[in-house]
Amino acid sequence: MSPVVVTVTGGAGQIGYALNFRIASGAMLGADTDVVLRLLEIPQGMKAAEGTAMELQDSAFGTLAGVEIYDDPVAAFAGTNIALLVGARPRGPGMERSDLLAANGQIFGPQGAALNAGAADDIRVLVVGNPANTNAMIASAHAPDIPAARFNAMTRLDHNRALGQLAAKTGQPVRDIRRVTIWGNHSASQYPDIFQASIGDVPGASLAVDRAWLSDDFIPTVAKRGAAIIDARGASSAASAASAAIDHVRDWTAGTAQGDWTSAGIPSDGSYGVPEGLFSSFPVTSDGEAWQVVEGLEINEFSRQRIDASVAELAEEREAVRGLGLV
Ligand SMILES: NC(=O)C1=CN([C@@H]2O[C@H](COP(=O)(O)OP(=O)(O)OC[C@H]3O[C@@H](n4cnc5c(N)ncnc54)[C@H](O)[C@@H]3O)[C@@H](O)[C@H]2O)C=CC1
Ligand SMILES: O=C([O-])CC(=O)C(=O)O
Repeated sequence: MSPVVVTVTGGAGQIGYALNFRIASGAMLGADTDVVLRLLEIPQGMKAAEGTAMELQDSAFGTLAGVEIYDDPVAAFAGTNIALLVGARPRGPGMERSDLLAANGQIFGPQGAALNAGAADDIRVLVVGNPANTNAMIASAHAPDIPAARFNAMTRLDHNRALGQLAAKTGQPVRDIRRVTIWGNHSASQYPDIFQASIGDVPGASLAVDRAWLSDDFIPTVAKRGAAIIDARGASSAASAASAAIDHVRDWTAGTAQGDWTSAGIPSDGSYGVPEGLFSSFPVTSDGEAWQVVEGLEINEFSRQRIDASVAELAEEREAVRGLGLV
């Protein structure tokens, strides 16, 4: 089997530095799948990318078939099977992710066009750079020959944060927590939903009876975790973001576990009243090929209001990028 070609943009950045080594080690595509890893950087990042490439070689990973570095997106994406679009500015203290829209939005149109020009027929794209949902929409809009569903925005870090909080609250191991959903935008308006979840033997709905904990503790802790990390570390989440990207692509390509689902930002088909074409987070399963939205969940009034608020923000971001001429 020929190696899978994986391109990481921002390959020399802080997420890239954690991500590259996990991909190369087989954590994303499995111990039997060889990978050619391509790092795309801007010219100022090329020297650091060369250093990372040297370290990847020095790690002697059995599944790493080669490392290549590029500063030209068209060359970096030619024949690529999986693209992780990480390269973008991170926010600093006091900023919201949407404050990055004008600066980072410019990156994703040309990269979408470059993917359209030469990526492999089975290309799958995960957008990590913020604001991730709207950047995914921009990239997809510039890639008319690639089905929009092949563009995802990463909300898996939010999903994983929710699992971490529930494990800490209940004392149950993360592996026994199922059917948590992140709805909406990867922003402070996101809605982490536990009404369908099970935490060991405990139904999420029974934890949700404590509305003060749900509204004033769990939801804001998950939704504002990115800012808390920036405050504590002086830099935005990196290793956990890389780990979430690995989880996202692994589940997309290998399939999700029976009886569980995960969360991903995908183009809405209108499910759950989310306007078509917005890249919103949904509960999803994968059969190894494509995501399917988990349909038929009962959405109570508490959840409806919060989903609608986050989706309204996505619609505003779409208007903003239309105004900037980015889509
Ligand atoms: N969706 C999510 O859950 C998360 C998203 N993020 C976002 O990921 C992005 C990257 O974060 P970090 O790695 O911490 O930032 P960083 O600043 O450490 O690294 C970004 C890298 O991207 C490169 N870059 C910039 N423009 C590029 C372009 N046009 N093409 C290729 N490379 C380019 C830079 O030279 C730099 O090396 C930020 O936008 C951050 O907000 C961060 C954490 C979680
Ligand atoms: O908060 C940020 O700016 C970085 C990020 O997206 C996250 O950690 O979820």
